Amino acid sequence: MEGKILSKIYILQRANSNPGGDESFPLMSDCADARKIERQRKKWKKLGGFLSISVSLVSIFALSWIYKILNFVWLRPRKVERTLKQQGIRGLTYKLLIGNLKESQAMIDEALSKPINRSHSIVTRLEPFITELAQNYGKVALSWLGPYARVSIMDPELIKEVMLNKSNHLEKVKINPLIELVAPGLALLDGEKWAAHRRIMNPAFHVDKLKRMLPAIYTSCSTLIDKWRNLVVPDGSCELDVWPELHHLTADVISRTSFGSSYKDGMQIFELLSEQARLFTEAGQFACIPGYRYFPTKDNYRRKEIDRRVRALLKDMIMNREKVMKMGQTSENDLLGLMMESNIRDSHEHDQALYSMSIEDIIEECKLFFFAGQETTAVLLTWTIVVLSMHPDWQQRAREEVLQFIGKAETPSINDINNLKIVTMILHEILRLYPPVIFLVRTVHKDTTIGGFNFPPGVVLTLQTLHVYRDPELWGFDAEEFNPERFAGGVASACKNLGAFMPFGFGPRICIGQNFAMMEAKVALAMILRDFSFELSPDYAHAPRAVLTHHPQHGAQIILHKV
Ligand code: HEM
Repeated sequence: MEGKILSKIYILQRANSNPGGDESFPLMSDCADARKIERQRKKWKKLGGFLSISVSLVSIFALSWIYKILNFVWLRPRKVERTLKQQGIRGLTYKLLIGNLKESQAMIDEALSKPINRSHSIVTRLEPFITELAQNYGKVALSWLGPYARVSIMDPELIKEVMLNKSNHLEKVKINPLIELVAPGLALLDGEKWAAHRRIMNPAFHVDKLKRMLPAIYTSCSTLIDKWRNLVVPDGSCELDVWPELHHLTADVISRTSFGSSYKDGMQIFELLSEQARLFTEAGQFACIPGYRYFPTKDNYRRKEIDRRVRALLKDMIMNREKVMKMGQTSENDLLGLMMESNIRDSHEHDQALYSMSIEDIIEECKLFFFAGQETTAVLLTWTIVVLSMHPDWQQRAREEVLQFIGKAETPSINDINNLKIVTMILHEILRLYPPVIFLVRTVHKDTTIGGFNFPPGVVLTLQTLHVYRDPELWGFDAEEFNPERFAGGVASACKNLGAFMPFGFGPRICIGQNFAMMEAKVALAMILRDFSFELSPDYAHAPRAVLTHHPQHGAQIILHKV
């Protein structure tokens, strides 16, 4: 090849050295060759240029990725740390990539290794790391969720400001992507899509709709009461774990009221979502490490499998409802019906101005409501039964009230339910001491000023409501005690500061199911109280733990007596 090129260069030189030579001489073909060579030379030059540009581009690309990674795991966190500390926010120093995940998880594991005595001082068990952080650095303290700065806030004024912030610079949490597998949809959406979904779903929870849901709630409660009556028949009492029982109850209620089915129909979905929530908790905060969910682990494989199955089951449920609606039958007017109407309206293109939910959107929302609609209320009812077992005086007061206002009525009216003041006080006190949601999270996505602090993008704000609800400065010397009396004058008089008690959240993102959950809890508690008295079983181990919501780690074993 080289020789060929050299001989061609020789011919070219000859052609150049004999510009006026005999034209018939083979130099003619020499010229053609020369042009060919020149073209080839240009081609090689071009290729060389192209290669060197490619190498430069690849290097720039690689360097920019190296810089991005370096920035993500080190430069940015250090810069954020300086910015926050300069403003007087005290806390822990950043550690490369994992931040404080390791020590936080170790403290949680240690706390969960043993139950506590039967008191309401549960905060150290539930959140040992945050408790120590607050003791060392105060009510606004910095720690690290992997490479993300976490500012834990226990000051009710700041919490209120965060919840009412209208800048659109605060978003729902996106730090731990595994949450999308359990509670996606409305709970994680932001901006216009959130507003549109909320508009479609709000009517399902209006007061007049709630009234119409009462019969379905009675049906579910009666099924539970009948089952318990049969259990106590032989000797007037029996021992049982109310934790799974109350889960079945609330699952049945949400299935009947929102999806037009029953617990039995949705059982597989509930069980799969519970397993997904457990896997979420087991991953711990390590799931905040970018790419964690793509690691080829057994748990990650299982997570994907569960999600695939839940989606398939929900899709079947949605398609069945669609068939019914397309056959001209009116929708049930429940939550699923409202979402489906928005979807069908779109496919008929009746009104383009109205937002419509895609089938994918509906699946995500169903996933959320199947989970949030049963889990939180089951938690509230379970802790209520446990705590009333510890305080038989309040149990008796509540029972007397139920017998006075509801008596033996099969289907009490909404007014009867609203008359239950002591029951309501008790539920509020349980929401304070054993809140189903123990903290709230917002992520800063654009520079935001709150309470005089400027938070740069990427900072995670955790509103540590569990701690706020126990603050003696806000709740008095008996903050750790069970004293429903404090709610006798209503929530506003129990605590003057709006940011000090928000078990259902606050502001535009307040829980959509708040009234539904309270109504369901009152009905269920009233129906249990009038038929049974209860005490803790000797087997009961007091062990609250956080599994997305607030679980009794070893169940809630009680002894039921027929009243
Ligand atoms: C005792 C029961 C319940 C408690 C303590 C509770 C608590 C909460 C809290 C604290 C939030 C706000 C989260 C935040 O701001 O980040 C919330 C939001 C939400 N809850 Fe509940 N909840 C309960 C029952 C329910 C029920 C029964 C449903 C459904 C039927 C439900 C559906 C939702 C939804 C969809 C959201 C997201 C709302 C939005 O972002 O627009 N919750 N809940």
